[in-house]
Amino acid sequence: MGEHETPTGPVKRRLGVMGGTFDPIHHGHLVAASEVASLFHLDEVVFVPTGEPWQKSQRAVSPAEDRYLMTVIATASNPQFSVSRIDIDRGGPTYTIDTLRDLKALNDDADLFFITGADALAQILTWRNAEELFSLAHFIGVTRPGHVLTDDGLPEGGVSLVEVPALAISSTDCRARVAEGDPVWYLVPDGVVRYIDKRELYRGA
Ligand SMILES: Nc1ncnc2c1ncn2[C@@H]1O[C@H](COP(=O)(O)OP(=O)(O)OP(=O)(O)O)[C@@H](O)[C@H]1O
Ligand SMILES: O=C(O)c1ccc[n+]([C@@H]2O[C@H](COP(=O)([O-])O)[C@@H](O)[C@H]2O)c1
Repeated sequence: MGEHETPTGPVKRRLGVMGGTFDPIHHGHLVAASEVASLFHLDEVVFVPTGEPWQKSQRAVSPAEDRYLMTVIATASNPQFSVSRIDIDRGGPTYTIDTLRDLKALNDDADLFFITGADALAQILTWRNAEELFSLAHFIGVTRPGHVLTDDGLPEGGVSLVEVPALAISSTDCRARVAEGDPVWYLVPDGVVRYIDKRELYRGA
């Protein structure tokens, strides 16, 4: 029996999935992913920027390429973190059911762990094919300041709730700060501050 096998077969890789619009990515996202990776012994966390986030259609979302590049910049220094273009390249509105089906097909040696903040978890029953989501991945809901973390109404055993270091940061607040000319240093990674400046993002937000 090889090093990566058990009496019942090969040990599966544990792949975390952090989906988000990341407009921009901030330290709240990064701390949540890092903490869950440690608590759940994940081998890797793949960040998946949305293509078209259909539940955010009430506001203009920045171009997918800018959100993708900011996510790459923010995660580049962590060997456990990677970024996937699958939701961007699929085109059309992004549904997590497609994200998970595609990631399963690409990683048939892995168990998937989908990471969501308390606010996103509270909306999950409004997502497309909500019931099927839980057969494709284990969901991990993380605490987020200003939101109640609960698994009410969600399938038993399908969700774990965990406390992560509280960072009261949101992309909405980061965009508003840039629009007002206020700093976002230390709310987002340094390279993301520079990228926002270079591309003149959020100036008129
Ligand atoms: N500060 C935070 N702490 C924990 N989880 C977070 C935090 N910020 C975002 N998340 C989670 O990260 C995922 C992606 O979030 P998203 O990209 O929508 O960021 P956001 O800050 O909520 O953006 P916006 O303010 O534009 O709605 C969601 O599951 C969300 O709940
Ligand atoms: O599948 C859906 O219908 C669905 C609806 C809203 C949000 N999501 C996913 O939830 C994650 C966080 O989304 P957001 O919009 O809060 O950045 C991201 O991976 C989205 O694709 C998924």
